[in-house]
Amino acid sequence: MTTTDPKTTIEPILVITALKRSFGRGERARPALCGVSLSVTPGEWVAVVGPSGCGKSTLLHLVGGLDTPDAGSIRIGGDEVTTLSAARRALLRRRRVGFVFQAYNLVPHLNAAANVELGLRVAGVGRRAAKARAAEVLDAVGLGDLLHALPATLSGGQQQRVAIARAIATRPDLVLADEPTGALDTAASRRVVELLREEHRRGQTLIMVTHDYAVAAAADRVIFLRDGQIIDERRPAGRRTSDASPTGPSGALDEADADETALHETADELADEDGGHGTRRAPGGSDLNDLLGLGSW
Ligand SMILES: Nc1ncnc2c1ncn2[C@@H]1O[C@H](COP(=O)(O)OP(=O)(O)OP(=O)(O)O)[C@@H](O)[C@H]1O
Repeated sequence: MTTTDPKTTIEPILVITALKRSFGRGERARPALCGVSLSVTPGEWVAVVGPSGCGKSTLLHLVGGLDTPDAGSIRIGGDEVTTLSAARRALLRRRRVGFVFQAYNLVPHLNAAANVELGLRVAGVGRRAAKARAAEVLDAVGLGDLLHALPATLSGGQQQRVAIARAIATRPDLVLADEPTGALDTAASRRVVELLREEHRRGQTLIMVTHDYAVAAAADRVIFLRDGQIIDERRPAGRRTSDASPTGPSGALDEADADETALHETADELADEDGGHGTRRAPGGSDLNDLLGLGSW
């Protein structure tokens, strides 16, 4: 019988087991994920690659609680995500998961600092602490002198750095990045990858979907998805799974209020604190949850 030294055993932060998701009904049902299993260690950086339509975004959305699977299990830090109520899933998204999207999803009428503060405030951080943390994180991503800039006045690379700052500000268990460099030119893409690399060095667990193998090569581990299944897994040369711990506590899921109006009120407060720059509501009636990548609450 073999024994394992408990000191050397690292509990995975994410365990996905036999995950299935189909879209459409009856004869039109098309499987997007056909039994995906994956385990991610705290501090690990995993890239998911594969052809268009192979299920990459579906996987990320399920992990982040934006969608629910037909079968299978997702455990984040020991908590089963798939059976959580809608309210608890909302809390999970706010407190334990940070999203970064190709389209940045910044709130257009809030400046850079307020966009980051918004993520902190909805995660339950007080006003002063959120302000201080937003400034700190934006400084860390190289935008310390653009705190008051509205998204429209920033370059694509700068907007993505604000989105990354927002995602990492709460020190989530997981940062989920869906094509974070997809809309960027090569130079801006390189800077964003460097920024993710710095966060990874600090111990942040990252799961990143990308089409770009050069970007994937920065990760500890690359998962190859095809037709909804993991077909291969590689560790780019010279990399190994990090044994770093997450940067901080994520906050347990509790009974806190998961009311959508709180999010809008917080956004409005932040707009007011910004001195009324820009318009108060997103043009075209964009939904704040979509902008934040939080889905329906
Ligand atoms: N909401 C949805 N309704 C219907 N079909 C969907 C939905 N979301 C995804 N699909 C389908 O599921 C499959 C996987 O889609 P998914 O977006 O996960 O792929 P992907 O690998 O991320 O693709 P891409 O690289 O083009 O973004 C595709 O066939 C897609 O059309």
